[in-house]
Amino acid sequence: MSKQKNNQYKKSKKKSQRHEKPRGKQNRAPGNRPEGNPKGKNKAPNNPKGGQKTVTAEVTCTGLNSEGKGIVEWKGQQLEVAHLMPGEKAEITVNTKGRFVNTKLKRVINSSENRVKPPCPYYYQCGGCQLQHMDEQSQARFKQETIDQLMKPFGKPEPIMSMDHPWDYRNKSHTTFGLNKDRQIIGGLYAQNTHRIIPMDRCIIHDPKADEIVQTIKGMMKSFKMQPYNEDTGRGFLRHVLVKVGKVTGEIMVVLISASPIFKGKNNFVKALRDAHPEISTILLNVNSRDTSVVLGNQEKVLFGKGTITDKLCGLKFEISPKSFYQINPVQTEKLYGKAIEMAELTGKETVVDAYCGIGTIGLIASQKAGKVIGIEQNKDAVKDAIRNSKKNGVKNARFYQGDAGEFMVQMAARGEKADVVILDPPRSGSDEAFLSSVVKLKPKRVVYVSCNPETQARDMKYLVKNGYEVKGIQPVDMFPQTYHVESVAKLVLKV
Ligand SMILES: C[S@@+](CC[C@H](N)C(=O)[O-])C[C@H]1O[C@@H](n2cnc3c(N)ncnc32)[C@H](O)[C@@H]1O
Repeated sequence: MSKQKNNQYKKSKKKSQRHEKPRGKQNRAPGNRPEGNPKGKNKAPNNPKGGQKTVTAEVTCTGLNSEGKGIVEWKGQQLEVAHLMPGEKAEITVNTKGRFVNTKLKRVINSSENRVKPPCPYYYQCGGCQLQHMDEQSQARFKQETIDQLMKPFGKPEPIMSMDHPWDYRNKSHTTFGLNKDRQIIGGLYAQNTHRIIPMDRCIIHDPKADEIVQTIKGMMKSFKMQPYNEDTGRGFLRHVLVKVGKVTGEIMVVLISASPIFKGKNNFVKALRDAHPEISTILLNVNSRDTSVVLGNQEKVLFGKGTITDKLCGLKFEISPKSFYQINPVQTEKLYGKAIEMAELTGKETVVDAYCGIGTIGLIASQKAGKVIGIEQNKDAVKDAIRNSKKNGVKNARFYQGDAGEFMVQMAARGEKADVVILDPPRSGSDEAFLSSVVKLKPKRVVYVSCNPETQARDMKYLVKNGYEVKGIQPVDMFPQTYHVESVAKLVLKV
């Protein structure tokens, strides 16, 4: 591997460590809030000295970038304009500041026949969804073209698996609280790339029950004289509310994230919340006193229930802790996992590595058709969940370990251990050189690569292809409808 590549993988690893921090301004996951992605900013090479200038321009959209933004030509430059569709003619504002150009859609002059009215009233302010102005076919086409382009070196991907009802799907939401200029309590999501709260009572990709509970909490804050936390002054109590919903079981977890462990009127608050929502299974207090955009802190206290919820996926039960990763769209997850297991071609004898295994979902599902499963995951809480889940489902042939997947694989390779199938599902930053080079040493017959970022997936697949593997199938799955994000699972087979 070249030095340059080496560095690329080193960088990836750092990012992967950051990735698992709960979401904040700097660290947002697909389908909820936008990522502060520099790709969204256009560069203005003709204005190196700075100064700010805003002009109006008439442009025609020639295509979409990887974030679903329209691409236009303006004064010899290629610019990106959010909410613009291919073929559309539009009036935009172009704001040049220093080396960067910001664009804004003012008016669509010739509208695409695939343009629809975004059903969410906050769509243009929020930025958490990027494709609501496109009909379902156009969203699917955009995602298909994105994945086809990225995977071109490896063959033609299958048609994307879309979602029948692409709304209400998120089983996890977090809401931030603050005061508006009239000092009224507001709750909502941050506007794109800011810490400005957009007050909203409903996000139409969230589970509706989760939003209902958040509205109740907002109302209760007033009656309990509970102040929202103010990032600037450091005063106030409640920072965020995280809600996780078991879509199949109906179990609900509410995590109140506060700036201080001193929760006045705690028992009455919990009682009032449970009275209003008897469907809540567990309530926790998470204390985050740090000046940070990371949502969850390290201190956690169960106020009611057992502190976890259980959901069902692919016929198995999974217990989930507040900080553990669990796929946010379980309907599409069943399709994704089904495809991953099919690609693993298990016969009952194989040793399977489930790398970046979270709470053990893929590994435990695979264990039913494998000889044994070895799961590796960095997040301690998730590993505890995975071990518990193994017992809960009566699985006897799976073991889960806590640690860095790359280091674990290096050790496996050094000990000369055997793996027939490696399934990996890394964070958005992808895997790293330590992991991939150990896969090459271990020589599993099949590698099944699940990814929520096909860009890093394609990078890592290139490495595996260079080192003895060939790609035998790629399946995109729409796990995050209304957003530009796309999930993909690929099968790689060791060349003989
Ligand atoms: C996309 S999630 C996949 C989890 C699981 N496979 C699933 O489908 O629910 C990625 C997981 O990788 C874990 N992770 C991140 N970096 C890691 C690393 N360097 N080594 C091991 N696990 C890591 C995260 O904590 C997270 O649980």
